[in-house]
Amino acid sequence: MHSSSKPFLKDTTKSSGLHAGIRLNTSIVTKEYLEELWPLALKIAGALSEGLGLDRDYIEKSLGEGYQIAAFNYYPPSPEPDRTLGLAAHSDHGGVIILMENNVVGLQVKHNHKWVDVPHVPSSFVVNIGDYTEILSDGRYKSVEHRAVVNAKRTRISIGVSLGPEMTAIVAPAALLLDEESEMKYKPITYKDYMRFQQSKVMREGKSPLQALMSNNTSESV
Ligand SMILES: O=C(O)CCC(=O)C(=O)O
Ligand SMILES: [Fe+2]
Repeated sequence: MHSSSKPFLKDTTKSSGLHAGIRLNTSIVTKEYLEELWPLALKIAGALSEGLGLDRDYIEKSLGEGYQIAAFNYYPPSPEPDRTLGLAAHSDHGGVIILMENNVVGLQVKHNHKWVDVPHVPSSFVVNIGDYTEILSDGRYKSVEHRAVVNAKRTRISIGVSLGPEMTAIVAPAALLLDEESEMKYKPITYKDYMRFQQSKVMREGKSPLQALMSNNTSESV
């Protein structure tokens, strides 16, 4: 168990203005939840490392102290779900994101240029790959572009917990996966700077923050 993880709560129910008067009492339950999820996320990271032909603990070691971020999403019902978006298209900046939702569907992933509903499987998590894993794997794994839609009748709640590296970690493709430095698809950046860039107020569509890091990108760079 990783006892020194540093949970950082990003409670989007507070900032989104989507609700009035709801405050989650997050402190104790969240801490326990994050502590439980850390080893699970590491197990998944281990499988991802092995899938790349790297040592099982490669991604884990790359995280340093590591960083967990929890995002609480609250989507009230909308009488016009087709004209209301819950959460705009994006990919997550972390490595492995473990998502829990109440029994209401709403997550969609981009597949072959189309939005596909992710069905709700009771008593299960959805696990998404984030940008950190895409970059570390030099593009062998792709972070998933996703968004959330709202429901006409029911409130939807989701909690996403991201496993990422410590803020000062350099996010870059694993050297062992590269033949030559010049073949790197992504420019190295600290995790903190990447997060800041991704979360900045400028409207960024889908995976455009990640694309800005790509060495062959000429339109926008970080
Ligand atoms: O509500 C969902 O299913 C998605 C949430 C999400 O993508 C996020 O918090 O980054
Ligand atoms: Fe997300």
